Amino acid sequence: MATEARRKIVAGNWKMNKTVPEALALVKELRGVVQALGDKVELVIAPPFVALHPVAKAIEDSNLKLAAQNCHWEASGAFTGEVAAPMLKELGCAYVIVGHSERRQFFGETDETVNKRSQAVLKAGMVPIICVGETLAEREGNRTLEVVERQVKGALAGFSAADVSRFVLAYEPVWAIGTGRTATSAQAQEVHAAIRAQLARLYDGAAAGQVRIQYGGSVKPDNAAELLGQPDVDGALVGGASLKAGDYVAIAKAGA
Ligand SMILES: O=C[C@H](O)COP(=O)(O)O
Repeated sequence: MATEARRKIVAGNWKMNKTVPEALALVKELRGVVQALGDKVELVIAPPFVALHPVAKAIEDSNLKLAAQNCHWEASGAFTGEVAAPMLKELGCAYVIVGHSERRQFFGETDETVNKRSQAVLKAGMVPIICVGETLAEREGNRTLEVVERQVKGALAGFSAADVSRFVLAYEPVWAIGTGRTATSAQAQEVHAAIRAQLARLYDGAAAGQVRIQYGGSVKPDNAAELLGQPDVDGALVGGASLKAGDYVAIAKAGA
C-alpha cells in the first residue's frame, strides 16, 4: 500500500507532567529547534488541560500543533470534573488523544466510551488520536490481533470512510508503555499492517491507505528511526521522551 501520501505525525503526550511554567519553558526550547523541520513531519504536543491555553498562545505561528489528552462525549452539562470537546477546540486543539491505555486501565474507559468520545471530537472539528493495544498477558496468549481488532472496530463504529480516513490511530502495546521495553520494528509493523488490512475490510482501500497509524511505547531517539522506517508506521506517540526537548526533537527528526 502506498505510503507517500501519509505525512508522519509525531505527538508528545506529556501525561500528568509539567506545571504551567515548566510547560512554557519546554515549549520555548522546542519552538526554535523544530522550526527547521518545516512541514516535513507533523508535530503535536499534548500538555495537561491546565497548560493548554498558555501553551496554545506560546506556539502561535510555529509548526507545533496542540492536542488534549482526553475529553467527555457530551458538549456541556452536569459532569463535574470533565472537559468537553468544544472547549478544547476553542482553546486551539487540533487533536484529542482518546482511549489511551492508562484511561482504559485506571479510569474505566471502554471501546464504547472511546467511540463516543471520538464522535464528540469529530463533531467539534478536531481529529481523534485513538489508542489501541494489548496487555502482556494478551500478547503471551497470542491474542494481540484479536484484541487490537476488537478495539479498532469498537472505536470506529458508526463512522464513515471519509471520517476515518482523517483519523490517527496509535498502536501502543501496554507492556511497552513507560517500561523501556519497546516492540521490535517487526512486531510493530505486523500489528500496523493488520490494522490497515482491517480498515480496508471495514471501509475501503483508499480510506485505509490514508489513516495514519502511530506507534507508541518507549519510543526514544535511539529506536525511532527503525520504528518509523516501517512501511505502516506513520509516526510516534511519545510519552516519557517527549518531556525532554532534545529527545522529542531527535524523534521528530527521525520522522522528517
Ligand atoms: O502516549 C504515550 C505512550 O503511552 C508511550 O509512553 P512512553 O513513551 O513513556 O512509553
